Amino acid sequence: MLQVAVNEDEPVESRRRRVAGLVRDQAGADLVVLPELWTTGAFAYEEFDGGAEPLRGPTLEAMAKAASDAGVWLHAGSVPERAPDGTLYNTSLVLSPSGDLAAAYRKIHRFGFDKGEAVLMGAGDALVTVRLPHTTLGVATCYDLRFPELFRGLVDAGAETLVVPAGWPERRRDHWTLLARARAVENQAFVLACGTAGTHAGVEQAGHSMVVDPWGEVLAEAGSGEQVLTVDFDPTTVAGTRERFPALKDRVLGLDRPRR
Ligand SMILES: NC(=O)CCC(=O)C(=O)O
Repeated sequence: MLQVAVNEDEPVESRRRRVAGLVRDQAGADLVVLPELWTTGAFAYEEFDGGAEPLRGPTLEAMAKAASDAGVWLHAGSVPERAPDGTLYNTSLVLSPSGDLAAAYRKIHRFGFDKGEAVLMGAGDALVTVRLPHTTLGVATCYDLRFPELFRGLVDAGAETLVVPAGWPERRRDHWTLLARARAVENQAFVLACGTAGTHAGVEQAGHSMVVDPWGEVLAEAGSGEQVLTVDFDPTTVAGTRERFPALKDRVLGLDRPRR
């Protein structure tokens, strides 16, 4: 995972080049993951409009080239996408080792309550999973981490590895680490939670990207600065965990409304 520092003093184009270089350096990895809105910064609301790009824009182009140069699967984090009708979305991109767009996920839960992303961007309305050679990814973005039903939907769709790019603030770091572990334990899945470092729009970022296993153990955790976090894990252990401790099988469905 590449915990990218997002600071205003670095022009977006330079950061894009720098991140492409970091991706290329990961040749030999199976999967590389980038954070949320690492071009503009997740809290730089004034930059969303100017920094928006079409789905197949400069970030996808640069990351597709980097993924194919390195021969890796790349979850390229998210970009502010401008859809053909003009609506902005917070859209995550998953690229194959040949640089093809394997999946795009528009963030469903927008952050900001009645301002920021929540008013500037449209909401996605579709869950996205991606089949990789060794695992099925379920993708979610940042604030989505607070909504367990989204993750359960991904698990029901076959996800074994839940990938969460984020731009999570330092002041709520405890929630980030707690929720990443909770989503892993309750879904008996790996969680790859990749945040940003640095400070933008006056919001210090938490960093502390984590890889959590299906038992809730933290396999690796970054510090608060820019960092490459490299982890070896075996995604086939998900099936064993779910068999040995079959909590997912004990679900009682249909409890979403009180009975009268
Ligand atoms: N970019 C985000 O979604 C921020 C989420 C956040 O700060 C929180 O849930 O707390």
